[in-house]
Amino acid sequence: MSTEHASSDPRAGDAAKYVDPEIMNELLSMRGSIDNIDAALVHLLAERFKATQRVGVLKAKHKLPPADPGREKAQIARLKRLAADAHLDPEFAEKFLNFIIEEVIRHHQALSGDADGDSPDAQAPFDWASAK
Ligand SMILES: O=C(O)C(=O)C[C@]1(C(=O)O)C=C[C@@H](O)C=C1
Repeated sequence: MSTEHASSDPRAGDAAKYVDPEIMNELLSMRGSIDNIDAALVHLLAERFKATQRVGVLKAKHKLPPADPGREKAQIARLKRLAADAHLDPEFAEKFLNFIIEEVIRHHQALSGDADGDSPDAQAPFDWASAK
């Protein structure tokens, strides 16, 4: 690929400055796949948070605790088995799930401030802007 192409391609990054054009083409193709996978991850996570938002509303409405350690233990064991089968580091899979669940619990806790869970706010999608 030409240098002028590299500078206009969002996949090129800094590598365009020091990578041979032939290798750059290969790198760009791989980065195209990475971009597609990252987009899929964002959409999957958005769907997961929509589902956990509904769980949070239900928990707040029925005064259930935000966290369920027994459920988490089973999820982590299952995910670690799946990770090992898929040749993904099981410890990484555990850290990743814990990171997500921690955020979900924060959302549940925010919702439980509205204990009856049936105000318009509790039904609305999580307000990321005012959450941090
Ligand atoms: O299943 C639940 O009870 C949830 O609240 C969802 C979830 C999760 O994100 O998977 C989050 C917190 C709980 O401790 C367990 C699981």
